[in-house]
Amino acid sequence: MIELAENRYGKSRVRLMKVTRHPHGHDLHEWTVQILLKGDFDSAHIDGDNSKILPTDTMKNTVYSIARNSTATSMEAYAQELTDFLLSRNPQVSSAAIRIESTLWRRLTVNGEPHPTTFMRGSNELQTTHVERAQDSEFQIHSGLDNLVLLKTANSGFEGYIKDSLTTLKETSDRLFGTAMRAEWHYTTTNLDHEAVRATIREAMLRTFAEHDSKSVQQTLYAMAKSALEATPEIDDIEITMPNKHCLLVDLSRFDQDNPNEIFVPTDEPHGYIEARVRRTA
Ligand SMILES: O=c1[nH]c(=O)c2[nH]c(=O)[nH]c2[nH]1
Repeated sequence: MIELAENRYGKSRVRLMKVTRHPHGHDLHEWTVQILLKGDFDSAHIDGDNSKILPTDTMKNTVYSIARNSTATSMEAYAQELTDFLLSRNPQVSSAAIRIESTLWRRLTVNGEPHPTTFMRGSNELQTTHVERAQDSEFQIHSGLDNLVLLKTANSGFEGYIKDSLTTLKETSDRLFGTAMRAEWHYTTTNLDHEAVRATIREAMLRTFAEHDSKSVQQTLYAMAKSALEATPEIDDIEITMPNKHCLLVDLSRFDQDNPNEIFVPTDEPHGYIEARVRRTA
């Protein structure tokens, strides 16, 4: 016997730029949206019957149409509107999941003043959200960030690890610690100022990264997650991924030169990969 075990479908990488026009200037958002639907689509897979299939092209159009009328001030609120719209019009859909990545645009400063209608791309950091709801159920909202590139040049070491016949790594009490972190946290409530909470979480994690006396990526990652949970009662769970982007000390002794931790070669591959989920228990 063969059966269709699971399926879902939707539209990915729908790119949207929204300009909100105020008398004093404009706001700019660039979002990349993914919609994934689960539901009663067995007949499409098994019999080729598309009568319960909302075309993914229509989903793409829905992204733009809802954005046109939306007054949402956060991508979390917009994603909830989009989810409600899709579920209310499509009884064959049992649950909808929306993922949005927001690109960083900063207002340009001209003559020391923020310019009302000109923007500059920030870093490649992304702000993210994942909003999911089943018919007649509550929203589950996870938000986060991705590709937040950080480096600390002091207060990082790695010592006391296992040494066996294959160990070549030298212990160090002073190394560079570089990463491109990803984090995703879960909100316990839907009724909150997502932008403000996001700013608090991001700031808490960055402060801890800077101030932490790191014995390993693992220890710093845990400290960052803990500080995010302590700073924000609105979240109960956070997952952080931190590649360890090694910066290797260059051996200058070949040229009769010393190298007191000043000249490094940054490497992307291979890199360490450290991940943990930290949650509130009470
Ligand atoms: O912070 C670190 N954690 C590790 O698990 C590890 N492994 C390694 O080679 N270097 C490091 N650094």
